[in-house]
Amino acid sequence: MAAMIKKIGVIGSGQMGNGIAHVAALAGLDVVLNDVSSDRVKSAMATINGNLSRQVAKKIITEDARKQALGRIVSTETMEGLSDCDLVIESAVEKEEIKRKIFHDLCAVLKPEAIVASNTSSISITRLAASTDRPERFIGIHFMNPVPLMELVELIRGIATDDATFDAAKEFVTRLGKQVAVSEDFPAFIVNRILLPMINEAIYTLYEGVGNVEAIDAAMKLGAHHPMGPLELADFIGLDTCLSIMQVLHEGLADSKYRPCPLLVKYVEAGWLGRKTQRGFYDYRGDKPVPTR
Ligand SMILES: CC(=O)CC(=O)SCCNC(=O)CCNC(=O)[C@H](O)C(C)(C)COP(=O)(O)OP(=O)(O)OC[C@H]1O[C@@H](n2cnc3c(N)ncnc32)[C@H](O)[C@@H]1OP(=O)(O)O
Ligand SMILES: NC(=O)C1=CN([C@@H]2O[C@H](COP(=O)(O)OP(=O)(O)OC[C@H]3O[C@@H](n4cnc5c(N)ncnc54)[C@H](OP(=O)(O)O)[C@@H]3O)[C@@H](O)[C@H]2O)C=CC1
Repeated sequence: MAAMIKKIGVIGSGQMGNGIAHVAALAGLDVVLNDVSSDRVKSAMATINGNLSRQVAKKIITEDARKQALGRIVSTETMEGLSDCDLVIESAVEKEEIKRKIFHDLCAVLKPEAIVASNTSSISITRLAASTDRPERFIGIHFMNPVPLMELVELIRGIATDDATFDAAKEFVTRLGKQVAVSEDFPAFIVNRILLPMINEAIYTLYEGVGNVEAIDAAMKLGAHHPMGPLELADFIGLDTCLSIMQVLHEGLADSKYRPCPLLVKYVEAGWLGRKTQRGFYDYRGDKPVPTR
């Protein structure tokens, strides 16, 4: 069944979209990468090339594999450019109305037998599927950041997702060399249901003055052996994405324990979204990151 997936489309060429394009092209799939502007896609292609080159330098892949992978990725700014893909993975911003609009425009031109997936971190797959013309061929394929390095991909079936779609998605993920964890369709699935409340709590710890940025991150890196401190990780994920996930948890589970920290809201309102805007809990504009609190 999964042999049918030869060509994939990726919508949104940010940090996750370019990572998905990178691993799929390395695995031998043809990739069409879509974003709203040509500048965005150009910068994504440069990032992919940089990350592939690092893998060559570390002897993880060969120079030939880098060239071949790059040659398999084409870019498009239109939905028509995705029309003959076997699988399209949406990885645009974590905003339900934007994703719905993308699925509406995509399904109008995409071949009927193609599978549509979302890389959403938190939003109901059943609800997103219901906004398409093919809920039975819709699934959550949730990659982890950074995509080329993280082993896990969560698969989330919506209420209508059929077995053929699930099997094809599982085979696709396995072909990329990733491990699958199956999650039921509840807010933020498994990883983010556990990880994001921890990050939100770290932000409350900062907000309440229990520790400063450096102390909180050092505490969790050295005291709990986390590879990144929670505030460093929040900046890495993107504070807008962190806030959206907490909002989905708060609204979807109606429990005050998921209340987004007001300090997180303030950073997002300031446009301090973390690494992608060069400022978040750290300021990345200098030689090394400097805590902002
Ligand atoms: C929000 C969601 O919906 C779900 C999520 O994804 S939640 C986030 C999940 N991810 C995490 O928790 C990540 C936690 N952090 C880590 O595991 C590690 O810090 C890490 C794997 C990111 C980096 O590991 P590290 O040992 O510190 O290595 P580091 O020296 O920074 O990088 C090692 C190599 O990784 C690669 N790498 C690092 N960042 C990368 C990136 N963003 N993209 C691609 N490759 C990257 C590079 O090849 C790098 O090699 P160089 O040293 O030559 O540059
Ligand atoms: N960050 C993370 O750690 C993880 C994120 N995710 C999920 O992946 C998705 C993407 O996140 P991430 O890559 O971090 O976000 P980024 O902000 O890095 O990238 C999002 C990209 O989508 C583009 N975009 C916005 N609207 C559209 C549109 N209508 N059509 C096409 N492209 C569009 C943005 O362009 P512009 O900037 O010009 O608006 C941007 O290039 C989200 O759903 C997120 O929750 C999943 C796992 C981990």
